[in-house]
Order: sequence, then C-alpha cells, then structure tokens
Amino acid sequence: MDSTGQTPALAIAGLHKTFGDHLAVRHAELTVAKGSFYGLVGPNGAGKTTMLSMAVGLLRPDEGTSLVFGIDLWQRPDEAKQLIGVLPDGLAMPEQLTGRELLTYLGRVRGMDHDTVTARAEELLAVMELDGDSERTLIIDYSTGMRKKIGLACALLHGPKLLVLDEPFEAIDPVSAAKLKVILRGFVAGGGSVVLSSHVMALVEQLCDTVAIMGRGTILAEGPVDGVRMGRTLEEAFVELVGAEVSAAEGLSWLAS
Ligand SMILES: Nc1ncnc2c1ncn2[C@@H]1O[C@H](COP(=O)(O)OP(=O)(O)OP(=O)(O)O)[C@@H](O)[C@H]1O
Repeated sequence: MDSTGQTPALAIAGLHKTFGDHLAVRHAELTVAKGSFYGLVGPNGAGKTTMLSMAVGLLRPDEGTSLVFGIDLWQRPDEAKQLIGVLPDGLAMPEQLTGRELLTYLGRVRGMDHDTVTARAEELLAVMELDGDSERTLIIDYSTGMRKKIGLACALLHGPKLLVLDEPFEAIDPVSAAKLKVILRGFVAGGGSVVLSSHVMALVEQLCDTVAIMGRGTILAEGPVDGVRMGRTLEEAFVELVGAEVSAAEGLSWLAS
C-alpha cells in the first residue's frame, strides 16, 4: 500500500538487469499511484525501455519484482496482464494484416467477445484515423506514426486499468498527438493510471503529475513534477541531474566552415 492506503497501480522493487557485463538497470524502485499520470524521462541508453519491459513482462529481470495492483507480474502473469495495456518500443507486428484485422485477431487471443471487439475496433480505428482511406492498408505499408497508433489501439483494446507506454508520442503528428492527449487525460480522469516514457520535457510537464528521471540505469529523482523541478524547468532539473554537458560543442568546427 502507498501513503494514501491504496494499492499502487505499479510498484517496481529492486528491478535489475545486466546484458553481459553491461549494467542496464540498477535495482530500480518506483511506485505509480492509482490514478496517476507518471512520466519517465532520461537520456538515450538510460535504461527506460529495459526497466519498463521488465515491469510489464516483456523482459525477464535478473532480480526484483513488479507488482501490478498488488499482483506479482512474474508470478501471476495472466492475472496481471489483464490489467495492463502496453505499448512497447519497436513493436513487432503481423505485417500482412490490416489494422482492423490485427485488432480482431488480438481480441480473440485475449478471449474477448466478438461484438465488443468489433465495436471497440471501430471506435479505436476512427480515433486513431486508421479507418477510411487507411482501412485496406496492410501494416507492412504503415508509416512510423501509423504503426505507433495501431500499437496504441492494441494497448487500449481490452480496457486495461494501467497503461505503460514507451514513447507514445514519438513520430505522431500534432493532430493525432492532441487526440491522444485527450484520450489519455480522459483515461486518467476515469480512474485509470498511465506510465509513459518521453524525451519531450514540455509534454511530460503538461501531462504528468509525477515524474522519474533516470540516468545510467538508476532512478535519480522521483516524485511530484513540482517537487522534482524545484523552481526550475523540468529540462533544467533533468540536465542538472544527469550531469549532461550542454555547452556549445567545441568540436565539429569543420561543420561551420
Ligand atoms: N538486448 C540488449 N542487449 C544488450 N544491451 C542492451 C539490450 N537492450 C538494451 N541494452 C543496453 O542497455 C542500456 C539501456 O538501454 P535502453 O534501451 O533501456 O535505454 P533507453 O533509456 O530506453 O534509451 P532510449 O531513450 O535511447 O530509447 C543501453 O546501454 C543499451 O545499449
């Protein structure tokens, strides 16, 4: 339970992963309260995807646990996975299906009833603008943004209570991004919980109530966005915490000549 006496939507404890002798995630701890909109930021290679993949059951941790509404995901994966919708990084998909076929197939795999799947697929394809002219397009011919959108539709189809989204806004056009923000805000307003990773600090500041900053496999700061910012912009806090060098590049002088 968290400080409010509620079971958190997601509680990660001691998640640890090495690839060979490379440490990707070091005993990560974080707690996502129910109803929270949680942002995870960090530089390239910080370990965000590795940590989220372990948290949702896509990558086996060396150590640690991930509890989804109190259910140990690696002990009781079927129960835990009913509760979460996941948008993984670099999602592999059945390329020879249309978006609607993919959603219908996924609904069957998840054991959902046919009418519910048909109605939800219709709505999701419309919201993601993957209907109409795109209706007959095979996934192999989708653009990067379209792939992201059908991935999101797949994550939402079974009506999860927690969404874990790895860079959901990457490659999405501004109109679709605005729609997606409305969907995610509505999801949280209705009691859902969201964890998303992003490189766009302004987006995290705009959407999220809680943020974690990760660097070199470690959670460097976690808490309410205002608490982590401490009077600075999130970008300033980020740069300070990860110790990035932001002075003008001294090299590459040949570029200007
Ligand atoms: N399958 C793998 N095998 C070996 N090393 C890996 C593997 N997956 C990730 N890594 C390494 O683990 C570290 C963390 O990578 P990860 O993809 O989790 O970072 P990230 O924070 O999501 O980065 P980005 O913001 O660039 O997506 C990196 O050094 C990466 O090279």
